[in-house]
Amino acid sequence: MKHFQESVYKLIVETSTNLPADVRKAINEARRQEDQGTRAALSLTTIANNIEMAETNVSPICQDTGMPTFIIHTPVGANQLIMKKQILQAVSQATKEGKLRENSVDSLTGANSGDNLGPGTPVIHFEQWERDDIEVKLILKGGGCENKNIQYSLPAELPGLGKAGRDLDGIRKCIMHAVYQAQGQGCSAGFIGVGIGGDRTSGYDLAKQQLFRTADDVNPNPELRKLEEYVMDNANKLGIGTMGFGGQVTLLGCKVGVMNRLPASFFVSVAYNCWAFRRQGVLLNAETGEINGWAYDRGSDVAMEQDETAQADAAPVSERREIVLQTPISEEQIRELRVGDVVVINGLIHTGRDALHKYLMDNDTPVDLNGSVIYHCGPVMVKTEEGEWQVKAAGPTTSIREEPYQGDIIKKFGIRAVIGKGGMGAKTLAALQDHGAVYLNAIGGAAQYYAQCLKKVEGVDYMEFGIPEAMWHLQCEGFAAIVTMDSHGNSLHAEVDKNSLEKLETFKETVFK
Ligand SMILES: O=C(O)C[C@H](O)C(=O)O
Ligand code: SF4
Repeated sequence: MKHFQESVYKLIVETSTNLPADVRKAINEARRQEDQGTRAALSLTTIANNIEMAETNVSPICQDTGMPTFIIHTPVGANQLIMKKQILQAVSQATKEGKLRENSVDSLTGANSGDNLGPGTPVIHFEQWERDDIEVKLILKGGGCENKNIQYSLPAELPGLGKAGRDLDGIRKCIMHAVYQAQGQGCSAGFIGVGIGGDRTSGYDLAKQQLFRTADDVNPNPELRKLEEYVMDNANKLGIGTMGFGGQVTLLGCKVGVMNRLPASFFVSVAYNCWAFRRQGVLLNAETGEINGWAYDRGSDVAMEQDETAQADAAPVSERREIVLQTPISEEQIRELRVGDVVVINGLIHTGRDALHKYLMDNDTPVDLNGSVIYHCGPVMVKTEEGEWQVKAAGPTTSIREEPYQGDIIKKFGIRAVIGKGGMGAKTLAALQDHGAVYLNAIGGAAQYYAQCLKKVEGVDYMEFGIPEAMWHLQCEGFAAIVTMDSHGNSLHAEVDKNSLEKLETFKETVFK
């Protein structure tokens, strides 16, 4: 097993940086279905470019490289203890080299272990099989989409859909609701794995196992196949679209599994995975640990389609304004912006996410934030040999988590723009109006695309929060994002949520008798 660790390392790098063929095909297909020139189509173009960039740069597709979860099949008698040790070493090495973000955080102290190792991380499951080779599968599922997982206990009363009973139709309603409740926050268009039955733990486990099926896999159970097809045909009618911007494509895949349950329990568990659906696997020689083959067709065989008509320049001029802003930004400049405008930012911006927002409520900052831009982002950073920090991946994180703090912090520090993804709520919208600020939605997962706009690291504060949570001061050039909440009380997110709830109501009638 001389090569086992090296093979696992290669698997991690491939999974983090190169989306597999079936996922690429699903995204290419989504681009064909989306109306050209719309925000959703433009976002898909950025996503497609980002996928190619990640492969070329051998850098993370998304900065959130997720909870590394390994599913391993070994011949009877293989030494799992040695394998586990080498997996941990491979994870640590991949983290050091910026292929994985430092993602393992002590839940009580908030301390980042710095190497992705710690109680419960990574997740490693072993199983034996009758074959002579070893299979190692890996999924890197990020925290934002993980937060949009949902578990239903039937019977239930579901918003927009009414009663969901303990039958196939009740399950159908749960799945439709699961897609609705995710909105754009899990970086739609997404893939869902559904687990019917089990207990609360095994139900979620079953849901996640479904994510290992390829996008074109057909369910051998005819009832479940019908359910999967129904969801694929109908979920897109909710109109949530890429990143929740509204649009034709909300779901890229739906796979359903079933297991027995207790008489008293009836769980439907849904695992939501963003478009950055990073899963891969290797088949290894059990003697040497060398790679014999890949479990999924590799991404390199499927190019992301270049669709000239979907390029930004092709969008109808009347539909979009592009405004270039240099930081610091004035209130006057902000008040001119409307939902739908594209803003291109140049100058110094600052990252800040969960730890920083909580901290700033009661504390001051070492930097003047008047007229500033706060970027909800936890980047992947590496230090060069010369000791300079380099941005390796830096897309937005889900903003709604900062909802309890954001409005107060905008006012306290004079912030003029917040960049994030998925939108924010009523409290923030009121503060934007009050103070004169905007919310800018960047494309979730497009970590390579944004990293190239971040030209220089000017400094960093609060490193004690760990790399993703620290406050990075970054010089940016040409950072484009869309105004989705303006200073006049308009929110695209509120609008899409309202419209999609109305659409959800149209799925109330029984389909599966
Ligand atoms: O943690 C992050 O950087 C992003 C996260 O996956 C999210 O979607 O919010
Ligand atoms: S930022 Fe979006 S693409 Fe990245 S892990 Fe989170 S949900 Fe997935």
